[in-house]
Amino acid sequence: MSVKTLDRTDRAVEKETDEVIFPFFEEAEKPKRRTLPTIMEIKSIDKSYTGNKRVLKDISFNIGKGELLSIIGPSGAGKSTLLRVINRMIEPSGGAIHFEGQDTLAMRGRGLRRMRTDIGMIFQHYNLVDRLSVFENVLHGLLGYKNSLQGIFSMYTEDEKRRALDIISELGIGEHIYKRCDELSGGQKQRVGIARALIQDPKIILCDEPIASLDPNASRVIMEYLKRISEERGITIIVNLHQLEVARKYSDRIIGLNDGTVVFDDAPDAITSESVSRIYGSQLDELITE
Ligand SMILES: Nc1ncnc2c1ncn2[C@@H]1O[C@H](COP(=O)(O)OP(=O)(O)OP(=O)(O)O)[C@@H](O)[C@H]1O
Repeated sequence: MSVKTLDRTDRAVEKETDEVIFPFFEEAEKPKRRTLPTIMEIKSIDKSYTGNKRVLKDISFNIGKGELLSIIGPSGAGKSTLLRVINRMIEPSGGAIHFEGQDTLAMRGRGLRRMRTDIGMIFQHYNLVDRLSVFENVLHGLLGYKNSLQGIFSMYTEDEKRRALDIISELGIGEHIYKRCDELSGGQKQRVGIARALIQDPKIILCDEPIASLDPNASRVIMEYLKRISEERGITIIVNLHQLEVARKYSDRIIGLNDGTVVFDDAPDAITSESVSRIYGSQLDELITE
């Protein structure tokens, strides 16, 4: 796989602290709506965990290839559940999901494993192995391609190790490659999480509150990387966010969930105060703006 280097020189400067500042962030152009071929169709998805309480209610939308789609909504709206239904970490109670035309809910065994390597994931709390190095954590992204013996003995080819090195450098954490992950800042850990997802060579990356534990500067860095990955590699990014302003700045499209229902689905600049009230309802004060 060829690895494209993200050219940060025109937009970013390195600080001594190893965090990256994007000086033109405030002046960033509004994202333009792109017309993209469909990679995934979500059809009438329902989810109830227990009893009759429906956490997701008849959710339907299509996702474009290379789209950066943000899912916003108040706490408990169903954002995490929806993300996990997409890669079948959680089974829906009804409906269908088609990924590149294939019915994911019918997938079993090898087909399901293949789908899961096509869909990477990053998490609010990174889900790294703290005592292992950045390099080892990133290589773990390849475990979905290995048999159990290769996995147990960490058997990676020279080509795989080279790819890990390239991706780690691309994410600006090359100098930390042999550090244990518990020695890194939150922003650096999240970049390891992105690198681990990228080495899978995914078509979609699901991001569950990727910046919820980060300061504003580290959050900007992570969102810039996600945006560039969607634009330059054509990888679809689906990201759950609490921050409306961040969603507006970086997304091609925003889906607003309230109580398990899609109440907004449009371009970021189509959001009005009326749609914000519809999405957040009585929990408007939950909105976090920078
Ligand atoms: N494993 C579970 N068992 C039972 N109920 C659950 C489970 N996981 C989530 N829920 C319920 O489903 C609803 C939606 O939760 P979910 O975590 O998907 O919302 P969310 O929008 O991601 O919230 P937050 O922003 O607080 O993370 C909530 O009422 C929650 O209590």
